[in-house]
Amino acid sequence: MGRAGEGEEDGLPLFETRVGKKSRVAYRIFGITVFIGICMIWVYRLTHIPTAEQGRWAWIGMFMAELWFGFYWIITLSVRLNVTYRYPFKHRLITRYGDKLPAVDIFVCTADPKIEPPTMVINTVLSVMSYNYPPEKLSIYLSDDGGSEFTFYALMEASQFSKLWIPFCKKFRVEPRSPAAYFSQNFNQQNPKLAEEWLATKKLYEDMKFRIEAATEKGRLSKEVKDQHKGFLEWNSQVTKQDHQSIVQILIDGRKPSAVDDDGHQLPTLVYLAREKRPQCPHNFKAGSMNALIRVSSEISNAPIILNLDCDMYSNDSDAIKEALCFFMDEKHGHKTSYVQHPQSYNNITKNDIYSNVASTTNLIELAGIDGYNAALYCGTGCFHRRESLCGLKYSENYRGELKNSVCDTKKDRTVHELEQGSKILANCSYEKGTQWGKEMGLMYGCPVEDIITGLTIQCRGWKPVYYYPETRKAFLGIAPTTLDQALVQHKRWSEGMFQIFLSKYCPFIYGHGKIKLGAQMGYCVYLLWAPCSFPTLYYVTIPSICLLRGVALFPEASRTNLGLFYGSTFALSLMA
Ligand SMILES: O=c1ccn([C@@H]2O[C@H](COP(=O)(O)OP(=O)(O)O[C@H]3O[C@H](CO)[C@@H](O)[C@H](O)[C@H]3O)[C@@H](O)[C@H]2O)c(=O)[nH]1
Ligand SMILES: [Mn+2]
Repeated sequence: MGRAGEGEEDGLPLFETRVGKKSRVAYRIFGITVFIGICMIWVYRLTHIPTAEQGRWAWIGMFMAELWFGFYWIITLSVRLNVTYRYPFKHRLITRYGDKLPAVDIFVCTADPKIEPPTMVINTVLSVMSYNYPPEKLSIYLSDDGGSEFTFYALMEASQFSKLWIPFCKKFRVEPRSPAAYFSQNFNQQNPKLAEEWLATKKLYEDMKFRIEAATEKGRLSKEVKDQHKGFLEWNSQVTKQDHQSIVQILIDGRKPSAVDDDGHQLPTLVYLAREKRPQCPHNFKAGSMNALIRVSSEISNAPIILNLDCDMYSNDSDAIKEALCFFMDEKHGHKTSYVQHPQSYNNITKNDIYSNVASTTNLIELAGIDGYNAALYCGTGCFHRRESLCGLKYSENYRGELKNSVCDTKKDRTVHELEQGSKILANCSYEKGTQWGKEMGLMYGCPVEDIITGLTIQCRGWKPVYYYPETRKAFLGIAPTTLDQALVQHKRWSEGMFQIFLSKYCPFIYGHGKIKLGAQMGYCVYLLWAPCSFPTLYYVTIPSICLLRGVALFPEASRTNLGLFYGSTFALSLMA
């Protein structure tokens, strides 16, 4: 990429915000016509309530359902009118900040070695270790809520494998940098050097995968394996998933001159964490693990930017950190940015996508529409945070938000042992007692969708988060539910959790009143009101069919002109979706 003259580039912004096509005047006019149609349906229902007993209640029920659909349509319209897209300029960032980029801490969460196999977890870890970013500024933390020695073993294997994987990725500009995803692609390279190294690296990856899977299957680790690292001493017969002490092991200490890859380049820091779990102590699920990660990382590397990922979501673009930093480091607006959220995209979409995991309306329109009101939702993964805003800082006009050129200078003089001991205390159950963790600091507790509620509170403290949908290459790819029971469990948890927020004191119309724009409050409710939408929908799909069988008319007769209204409005609504 040609470097433009530095003087010329100086004053230019690091990102741009453009209004989406659909926000144009024609779309507004279209919206108004649909609204008129909806009002006419309401009027028709009200003025034609049957006087006879038969069908009266069914009619009123239809009216209620249509009232709800109309109301819900209005709140969805609020986000459709304001769709905006963001465009970062990473080359300007590199020209301007080159070697002054901030340190970044990356959190990966896992909770169960059976559901989330250790090989999948380390693929995510390896993909983020090999980011196209100065490795001395990267620290990767794996939080293992399963407290499993197999996950620890897999991470130890990954720390060894990274020594050749990172140079391989950088030399051949490999994408994506998750070995499993990369090796599953068709390989048709003419470059003989790459072909040779490709084969050798693939073989080593597969050997490692085999060792990990064999150990997991066997259900125990051999003595030779356990002798390789002092960390295994933490596991004894008393350690179970629900009951164990804090375990913190720094597998790679990025400060050490000996922590280098096969090409002699520095390696990123790599830390394993299993926070303390006791049966009598609530662990607060993922929110609890994220808060332990925030504290432990502040002890070890304390980077001002945090990337948070689920273990099933690997990095698909090695430049994603630089792109996200454009939103934080822009001289004019960057200091207001609390987090940069990417859409949730998946790499296991089936042909017919029967559970609608692609969610293109959500990702391309609704989330971008809420962002138009500076209120991007936090979705729990694929999100870059400013540490300060995540820890509860309120935005103020005087806030400068400089992202220091930090390479954890303050911790230079502390040994690995001291850092591990210090971190363990921070990951203890008792640490949070009587503190603001889970309330004002870190992720919020007590809600099944800790991400949405945490994002809302951050915005209400004055920050302006960003939603970024990269046009060319998706930054992260995850694994979507592929069976009915998985999809049902996930949707039930989401809709229940979100409705719970609506009914609590955090309802955006109350909590967000005067703090975030009305459009943003309505935008939140598109999701928070998912659950109650099921009642009118159920009503609408069952009652008219029953009434039809009994000969009760709920719709105007075909000869009447207003029949067109029903079909017309339905057609227009589907067009807008
Ligand atoms: O006690 C727990 C439970 C879960 N997790 C991790 O949290 C992530 C998400 O959990 P999962 O069970 O996979 O839930 P999903 O429904 O797939 O998660 C989506 O929805 C959640 C709630 O909104 C968000 O937190 C997630 O980021 C988002 O991907 C996974 O990496 C888990 O390993 C923990 O670390 N500790
Ligand atoms: Mn998941």
